[in-house]
Amino acid sequence: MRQFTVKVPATSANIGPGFDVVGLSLSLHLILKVSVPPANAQAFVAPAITYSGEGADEVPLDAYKNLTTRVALYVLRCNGIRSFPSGLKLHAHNEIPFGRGLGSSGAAVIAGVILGNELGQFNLSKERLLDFALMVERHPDNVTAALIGGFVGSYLRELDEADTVAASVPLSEVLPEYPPDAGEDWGLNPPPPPSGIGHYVRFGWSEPIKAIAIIPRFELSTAKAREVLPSMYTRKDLVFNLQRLAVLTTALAQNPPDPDLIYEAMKDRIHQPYRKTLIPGLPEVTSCITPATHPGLLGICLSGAGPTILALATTNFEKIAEDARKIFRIQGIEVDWKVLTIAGGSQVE
Ligand SMILES: Nc1ncnc2c1ncn2[C@@H]1O[C@H](COP(=O)(O)OP(=O)(O)OP(=O)(O)O)[C@@H](O)[C@H]1O
Ligand SMILES: N[C@@H](CCO)C(=O)O
Repeated sequence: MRQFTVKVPATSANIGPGFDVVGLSLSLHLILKVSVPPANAQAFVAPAITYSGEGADEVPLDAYKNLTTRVALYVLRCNGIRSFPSGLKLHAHNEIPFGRGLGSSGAAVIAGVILGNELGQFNLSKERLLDFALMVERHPDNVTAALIGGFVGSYLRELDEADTVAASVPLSEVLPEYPPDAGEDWGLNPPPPPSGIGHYVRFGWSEPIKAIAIIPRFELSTAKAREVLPSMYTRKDLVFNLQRLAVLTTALAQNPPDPDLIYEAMKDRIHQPYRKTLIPGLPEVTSCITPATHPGLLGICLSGAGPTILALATTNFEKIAEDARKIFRIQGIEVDWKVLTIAGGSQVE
């Protein structure tokens, strides 16, 4: 019996101005415990999945419907293995709430890519694992930070014509709907990703900075939170964000961190103003909680596509979170909050 554990962190994307560009890995995890029996010639036994923690009441336990295992099967099939190993057992324990802006889907995708790589013993590089992940989650910020760990910036490379076509195949071909009797051998192999879709760099992070995740008790799907965004922006708004992002990537590495610099550098005009209709209380929380009113606070923004608020701070965590709670309560929204540290990247043991 071969056994291994895959551990993938939560992530907060954007950090204000870095829409679809920067991500930060956080100390909540999706953990897979995997057992693979030795190969034998008997009839194929479908994978058995058990699941605990966040999302346990809604996540599919059928390996052909579950996001993580479907991604693993995509990696296997692109690398010449047509099915899961017979008798595969997998237990997932998840600490990352679904649809809250903490990268639950990115973590599920990275867990799937790593699972496929381990099951097939392909020994793929991190860059190649990222190629597979980017065929499923097509903005790089969450998946790259979940894979690499820390405060990470990434971009999608401009591909040549053939690779652009290969990278643009519909998600329905990458993760097809498997029929209930898909079993050991079904359909055509999916198209493999082109090589080197994403490039990334890890920035420095100032050790005393912690992340307070203020998590409203409602889900907002990333797809819905992207639908409200415009397709065109003014030069003024783009320059506003570029100026702040350039400063932010270095400001968050300085020790001691400078609240005046960071608070302003975490403002955004590309996505947060449009998402306020979906997250009542968002503008009030980000404008009323400041370094002047809450010493220790460095900056505050929407986490990913929301609805979670991310506050970066060195002290005063409870006061910051409880005051955010009061503002949300006026809107009839209850929240939970957690103080998180910056996590390392994904691991296999
Ligand atoms: N561990 C998991 N196993 C299977 N499916 C998952 C898992 N985690 C998330 N998902 C799927 O991803 C969906 C949430 O993805 P979505 O992109 O909307 O939000 P998010 O990733 O939590 O937030 P954000 O992208 O803003 O950080 C869930 O509803 C579920 O379908
Ligand atoms: N950059 C993405 C992160 C959410 O997955 C967004 O804000 O839509």
